[in-house]
Amino acid sequence: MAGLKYLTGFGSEFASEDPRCPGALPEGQNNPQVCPYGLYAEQLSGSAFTCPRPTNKRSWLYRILPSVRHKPFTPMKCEDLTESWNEVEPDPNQLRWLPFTIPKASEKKVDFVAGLHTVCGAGDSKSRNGIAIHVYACNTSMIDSCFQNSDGDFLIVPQQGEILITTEFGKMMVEPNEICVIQQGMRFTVDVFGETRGYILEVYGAHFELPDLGPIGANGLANPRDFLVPVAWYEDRQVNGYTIVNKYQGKLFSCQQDFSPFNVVAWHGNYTPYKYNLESFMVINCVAFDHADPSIFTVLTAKSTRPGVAIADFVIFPPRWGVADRTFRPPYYHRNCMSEFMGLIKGHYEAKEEGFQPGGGSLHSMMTPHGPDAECFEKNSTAVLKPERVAEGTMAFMFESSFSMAVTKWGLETCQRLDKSYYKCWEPLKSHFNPNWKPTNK
Ligand SMILES: O=C(O)Cc1cc(O)ccc1O
Ligand SMILES: [Fe+2]
Repeated sequence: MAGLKYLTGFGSEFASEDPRCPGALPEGQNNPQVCPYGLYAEQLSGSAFTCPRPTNKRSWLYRILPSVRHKPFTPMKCEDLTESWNEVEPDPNQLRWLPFTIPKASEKKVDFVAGLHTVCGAGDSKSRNGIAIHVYACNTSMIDSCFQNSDGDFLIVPQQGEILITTEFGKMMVEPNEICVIQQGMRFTVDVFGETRGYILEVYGAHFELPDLGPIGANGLANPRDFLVPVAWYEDRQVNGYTIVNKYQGKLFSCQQDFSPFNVVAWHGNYTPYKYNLESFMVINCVAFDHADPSIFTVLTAKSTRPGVAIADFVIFPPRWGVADRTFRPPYYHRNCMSEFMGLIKGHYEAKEEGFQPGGGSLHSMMTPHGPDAECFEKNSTAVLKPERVAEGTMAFMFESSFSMAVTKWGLETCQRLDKSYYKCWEPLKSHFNPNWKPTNK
């Protein structure tokens, strides 16, 4: 759907009216006795009323009918979506998944919600602290149904197929190499245009922020002006049974209403969905020696209450120049007090040219050793160090979390995509130790 318009900025105070109804936004107040065009005013709160200004989030929606006009919610089947982190025994091994299977439309029609599968996670939506990592794999658009996540925010990373997301705030087209964030409680429906797959990072109890830049200065990494927010769009559509699917305390519920929820004629506020093109990322990298930690590639962070510790960071490994002198340039060998889930949107990841495929994933859990495969080590220990493009045509990413994540039964068993031979990529690593080694005079 070409030609969609967007507002720009990150977390700004936005205002938008569907052009069919000029003046739909009340002037000078939020709650007129009677709203323009006979609309209902509804506030969507994304923070406690009392949060300090920098973290206070809310939007006002002016809609044809308020969301409350619906039949009661009843439980529905969750399929592979879960928040049960004790389904299987813990597994500290390095895990790698082959590309997650996308169902064929000719065999089974699967929409975005039916195609959600939880891979791993930790914490608890009830106590408002935790994360979940899901993949979605689908082939059919959602029809007369929408999704609302009452538990947390979704950061959606399309890997195959663009998705048209209609929200209460308007429409966004999100293509692979773009990401979008649908924050807690925002209703949306997903149209797809073929076999479609992607990754989702869900955080409970925190919203995504741009990372602080510290000594980098006022500009760089993901710049606020590159975030795009939809413009108001409404439909006044009576429907014989519109379904609202609500993820609440890790379980799915549905209810019926007889009108489209995308009936917001105008809205204003700082609590909105948004999208971002990963190509806009201003990459910073080492220009002298040594390998910088991947935190330099943080796009968005969901902070915990511990200073400097994230519930989850969204980190990318974009195309860039590698110029470090006298340096082993690929990622170092590593054991981390954080958990690292990685996915690949396209191309090859520098630490593993083979085996890690687009649409697949890997999990290096807390303190589980990992790093370049043997081939990468040998090649880069002897490479002539000239300036080189790294990760050309590639986009790998990492969801890095301070939570020690459990893998679900689906992730370990049902999906049948676990690559049991992953550990073998490190087996050829051999000792180069030479006790008679002497420094060379350079
Ligand atoms: O494990 C990984 O591949 C991610 C990673 C990349 C990097 O450049 C440095 C550390 C790190 O954990
Ligand atoms: Fe790592």
